[in-house]
This record gives sequence, C-alpha cells and structure tokens, in this order.
Amino acid sequence: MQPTLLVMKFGGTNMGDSAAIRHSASLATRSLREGVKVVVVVSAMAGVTNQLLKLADAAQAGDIAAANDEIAAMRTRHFTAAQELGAAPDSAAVREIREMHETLRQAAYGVYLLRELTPRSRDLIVAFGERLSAPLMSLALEQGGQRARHLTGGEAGILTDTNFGNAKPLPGTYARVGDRLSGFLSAGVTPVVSGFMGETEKGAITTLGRGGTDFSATIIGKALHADEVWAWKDVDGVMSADPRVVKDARNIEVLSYGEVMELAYFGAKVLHPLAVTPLQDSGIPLRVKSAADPDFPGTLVQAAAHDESGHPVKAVTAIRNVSLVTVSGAGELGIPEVVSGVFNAISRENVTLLMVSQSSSMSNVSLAVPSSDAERAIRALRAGLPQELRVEEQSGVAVLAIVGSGMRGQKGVSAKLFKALALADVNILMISQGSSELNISVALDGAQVDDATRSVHAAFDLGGGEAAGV
Ligand SMILES: Nc1ncnc2c1ncn2[C@@H]1O[C@H](COP(=O)(O)OP(=O)(O)O)[C@@H](O)[C@H]1O
Ligand SMILES: N[C@@H](CC(=O)OP(=O)(O)O)C(=O)O
Repeated sequence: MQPTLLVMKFGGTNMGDSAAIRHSASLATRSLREGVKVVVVVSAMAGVTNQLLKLADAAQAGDIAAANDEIAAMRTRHFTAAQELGAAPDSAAVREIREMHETLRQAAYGVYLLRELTPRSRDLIVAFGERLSAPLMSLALEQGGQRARHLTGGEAGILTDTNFGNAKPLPGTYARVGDRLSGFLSAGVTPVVSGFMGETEKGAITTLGRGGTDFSATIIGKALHADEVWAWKDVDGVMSADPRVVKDARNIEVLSYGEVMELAYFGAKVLHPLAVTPLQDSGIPLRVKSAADPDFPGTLVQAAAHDESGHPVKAVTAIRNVSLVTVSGAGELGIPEVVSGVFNAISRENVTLLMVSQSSSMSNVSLAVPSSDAERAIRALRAGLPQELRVEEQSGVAVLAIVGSGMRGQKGVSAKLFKALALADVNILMISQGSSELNISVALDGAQVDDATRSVHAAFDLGGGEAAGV
C-alpha cells in the first residue's frame, strides 16, 4: 500500500558534501513526486560533530586559535556546499550560514573566556552541526523543484528535559511537533528538521546523545502518525555484524523493536539505542535503507518478531573501550547492602551500566562500564560505600554480545558462543544473559574483540548461507 506520510532521516555520510546532499534530496523527492508527504530530518555533515566537540574542548583549554581554525575549516565546507547547491553569495541561505558561524564563534569565545565548558554550553556548540546542515538540505530540495522550510529541533516542537548531552523528550513533545509541522505539510512544504537536538521549556538547546538524529526522526514519526520512518544509511541495513569488522556480514531483513534496541545498546552504531522507543506503542515500522541502493528493501524493524530466518542468533555486536570496575570484600558486609550501595552510587552519577555480575562466594561485585564513565563511577563508589571495600578498575576491555529473539528457549546457543570464543583463543572475563533471552554478552580483552567477533559470526553462520542450527 502506498504510504501517505514518511519521515526520512539522512545521516552524516548522506550529508557529507553537496553531491551526497543532492542525492539525499533526490531520495526524498522520489517519494514527494509520488504524492507522499515527507518530513526530512538531517544530521551534521560527516565529521562535523566531532570537530565541534574538539573545538569546544580547545576553547575550554584556552586554545582559542585552535578552536577558530576548526571553525574556519567548517565554514569553508558549509559555504562550498551551499555554493555548489546553487546559493548566490548574497542569498538568504548563505547569510544564515554566515550568521550561525558567527554565533558559534561567539559561543566558543565565551567558553574560552570562562575556561568553563558546561554540558549546557557543549550542547549549544555541538548542535550547530545539524543547524548548519538543514539549510543545505532545503537548498537541495528547492533545486529539485520542491518547497522546503528548515527548522531546529526546538522549532519543530521537540521539547526535552534538562539532561544536557543525553536529553529525553517530554510527553508534551508529541502534540507540539504535530501542531508545528502539520501546517507545513498541508501547505505542500517539506519540513527539514535539524536532528539530534531539542530544547528545554526555557528554550535552551539540548542534544539527544550521539547518533540522536535517528531518535529525532522517530519522535517526529510518532508525533505525526507517519506510515513509516526511513533511516537512510551508508550500509544496506542493519547487518549481522559491523561490516567494517566482518567482511561477509549480511543484511538482516526483519528485526523486532526489542532486538534492535539490544543491538544498538551493545554497540551496533547503526541506530541510536532509544530510536525505536517512540514507535513501540504505535507500531510504526522503521526501515533502515541504503542510500546507494534505494530499491533494496534494507531492514524492516517492527513490533512482531515474525521470523523465518531460522537463525536463533541474528547478529553479533561489540562495545569497545570498556572498563570492569570491581568492588571486593562484599562478603563480610552482606551482599544486598553492598549491591544497593553500588547501584545508588552509579545511578546518582548517571553512569551507563553495560553488565553486572556477582561472584558466587559473594565477595565481589563487578560492573562493566564505558571507560569514559569509569573514573566517575569509581569516585562515586568510593564515596558511597564503606571504606573496607576495595574498588578497582581493569581498563582495555570490550563487551561482545549475540542478539536474537530466536535464542529464547533454544539449547546450545551459549555452548556454541563459548566454543567460538575458545577457538579464537579468547579468555572470558564476565558473562551475562538477561531473562528475556534476547542476548548473551561477554566481557573480554579489548585487543581480541575483532577476532572474537569474526569467530562468533562464523560459528553462527551469520554470513549468509543456511542456518547451521544449534
Ligand atoms: N550491525 C551493524 N549493521 C550496520 N552497520 C553497522 C553495524 N554495526 C556497526 N555499523 C556501522 O554503522 C555505520 C552506520 O551508522 P552511522 O554512520 O551512524 O549512520 P548514519 O550516520 O548514516 O546515520 C556503518 O557505516 C557501519 O560501519
Ligand atoms: N551528528 C550527531 C547525531 C547523529 O545522529 O549523527 P549520524 O546520523 O551521522 O550518526 C552525531 O554524530 O552523533
């Protein structure tokens, strides 16, 4: 059945330069020409988010020259793209891009003067990537004969909490986005929304976490009761492993919302971990599609885990740069008290907890956390737990996970995983399986993670061909 309304998200690679933007606009235009209404959601040009984070750090460290160099390089890129997309030097689009760069320069200068970079000011700076790419997409759509209007996430109605850097939409968002965007759609104007961001009730810009443009698109999809949300990518779809690591990784045709969340949580960079959450109650499907091969069906993410693949395990993923933080000596104090102290400390600090395990002798509790969170976690644990407990870190760890709803109730899956890891000469540091049986995760030496991924991928026959069964 022909859809009537689609939300289309274009990531950094698909916004990388004028040619990529023009191609992305043509993908939206294809549907518009068929009479489908489209809301376009864009990421920053590839690499720009990292540049913005870098320049914010440089300004805080007192190196304003380095920050300004970074801004100058970005400015050239945005102006070149605008010009190549047909914008005259005195056009409104070029003026707007110039003004945004000026505001960015002032924001960086403020950070430099204060030598202070708060999560709030970091969000203001980092959101310029998406704000600057939206006018470029509008230009490309207009060049293709469409009417378009670009908006920031806040202007589009995305209202969030004040958790800068990792903000979540407030319940009022959905009605607000509906109100703000439906007028454009009924007037035949395609809204182009800057992804990755929202704003607080007071109007301060927030960001939704790395990769958050996927999340923006699904928030908008839910708000407008879209038929589907399409996330255009530089890969065929969600694959059985990161194709950069496993050469014969293959596209997965159908995944449930739950499976995709596990995959994203355990490191598959292809989607934001919360991206499907707005779609879950409405049942709106998400399609991950290849911009290079638009007729390829890609991956359909939907409610029912209708699965004819015969693969109990659908994918293997990995998170790098993990630390194991171990609290020992718990046996003498009683494990429930220690565990509650550990969780309280961790939750106060908003640390991402990847795995938890408790030794059977009850003498220690181990946590796997991103290494970037480890120092904060350790500080909070030392402050919040009795002094006789030891808190130690082991860095350079990775977490590998296998994911698939078909492993529920299946015997032999973990045996096969452990055999594959042994074949790759991997020593397992920690093991966990949730009761939902959607995944099994193991912590291992980070240096071995690529070999381990390839070995596990081969053992479960994920690279095409028939399922081996377990
Ligand atoms: N299981 C996976 N399936 C597909 N891509 C994956 C997977 N794991 C990691 N990736 C990586 O994610 C990248 C796509 O995500 P990303 O670059 O964030 O998309 P975009 O910016 O286009 O939205 C791919 O280039 C791929 O290397
Ligand atoms: N630009 C942001 C948000 C985003 O979603 O990007 P991408 O779609 O390129 O993953 C980031 O790099 O995190």
